[in-house]
Amino acid sequence: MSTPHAPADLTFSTVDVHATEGEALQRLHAYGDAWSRGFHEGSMSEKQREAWLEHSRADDVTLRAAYPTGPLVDTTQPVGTFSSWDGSMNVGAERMLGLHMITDVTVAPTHRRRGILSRLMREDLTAAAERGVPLAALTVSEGGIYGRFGFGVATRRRRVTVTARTGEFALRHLEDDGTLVLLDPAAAAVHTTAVFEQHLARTRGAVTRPSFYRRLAEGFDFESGEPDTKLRCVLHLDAAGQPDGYAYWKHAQEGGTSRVDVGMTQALTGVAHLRLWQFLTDVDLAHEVRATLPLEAPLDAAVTDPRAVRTEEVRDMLWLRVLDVPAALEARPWREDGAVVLDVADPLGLAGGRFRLTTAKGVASVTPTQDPADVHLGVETLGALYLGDRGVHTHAAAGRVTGPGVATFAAMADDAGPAPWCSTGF
Ligand SMILES: CC(=O)SCCNC(=O)CCNC(=O)[C@H](O)C(C)(C)COP(=O)(O)OP(=O)(O)OC[C@H]1O[C@@H](n2cnc3c(N)ncnc32)[C@H](O)[C@@H]1OP(=O)(O)O
Repeated sequence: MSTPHAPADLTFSTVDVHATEGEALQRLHAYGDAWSRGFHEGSMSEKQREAWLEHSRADDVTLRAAYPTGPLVDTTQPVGTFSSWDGSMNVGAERMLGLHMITDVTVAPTHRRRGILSRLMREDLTAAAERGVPLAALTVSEGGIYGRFGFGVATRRRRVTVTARTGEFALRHLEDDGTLVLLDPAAAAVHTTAVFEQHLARTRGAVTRPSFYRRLAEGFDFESGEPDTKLRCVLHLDAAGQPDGYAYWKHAQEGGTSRVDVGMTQALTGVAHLRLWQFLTDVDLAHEVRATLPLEAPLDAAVTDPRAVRTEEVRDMLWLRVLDVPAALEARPWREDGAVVLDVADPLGLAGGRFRLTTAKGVASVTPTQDPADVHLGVETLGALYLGDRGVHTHAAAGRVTGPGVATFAAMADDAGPAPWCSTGF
């Protein structure tokens, strides 16, 4: 870290997310405008601000800001913003673990590359570690920013285009005793939220949704600050009439192509997933369907023509940072029994050290040790390995995991649970 301390012409403080009047409320509004401008969105409309305040207060978000000093500057307008709150994550074997969630990280163009992000990040992660939160996470605008702070790519996601032209899309087999219901988002939200909660409880890598997802589930469009009147929700009900899958979608026209754009979607069973896809590819006046899926989905194996599902892009989704090595490693599932001493390097000095990791029957015990290390890795790589997306061997081949214990560590850590999937951006 070449810029651990920000320059002296700045002041740093937190903004009260629960402020309702006076100067404190003005500071809160200024913070909202600052991060919105930081993403080149302009200042917030009244409706956008109202929605932002509502969900930020519901999550009790901590707002960290940097303010400029000096002649001609408006000292009430932040030049750096950094928002965070505590949620949780499914780390595998249906276990939930505390997760510090970070968003709205911006620095004004006048003040970039002077160490403001570094300072806010250090403060925030230190506070989370001191509170005993074992993991931190974010989803990012650019891939080159967060590795230096110890975040690694823990889950990935895939954008697909699926053909919906007559005769080009067919499923090998689908028997379904369930039914589909088409609803407006406002009516669907209570059901889709219940399905998501079940998905969260059973899916490795899934994280608690920030409160703004309540509005999203109701069809609110944060860009316009209005409900998205084109958005529909198709709900799948099982044979007993219980919702077990959904897809939010809308029709879109671009050039000569008509398509269905799928937003949030989740299915608790393969049958629900396939039935939803059959529906989406059957919508009239659409030639293709665009959606975001896990790296592997039942759909890939179910189509008669594998080229009917075209992967357009695979990208990082959740970036994970370990803050407490024993708590994090003891919570996740393990495959083979074994023992290794890990030497974890942490550039921020929050979680590093040497740890004896012993696994038996899928469960780990982790204790600090001074014994010689079998495996060396950075905390960024530990975050990348944590949910089992890319394995130890792949990181070792990239030179990111070294030492005589690599093969043992890989046998213990890799393929210890299903591939992780996080569909929640924040
Ligand atoms: C979780 C989220 O909210 S993701 C959204 C991130 N924000 C954005 O994309 C909005 C536009 N960008 C910005 O506001 C700013 O450029 C930020 C927040 C990304 C960086 O803030 P800065 O205060 O300039 O970062 P800071 O000066 O602390 O830089 C720390 C290090 O990161 C590097 N860095 C900063 N931004 C980037 C970047 N976009 N790409 C690659 N490296 C970067 C710096 O060069 C520096 O490297 P060094 O330690 O080797 O010297």
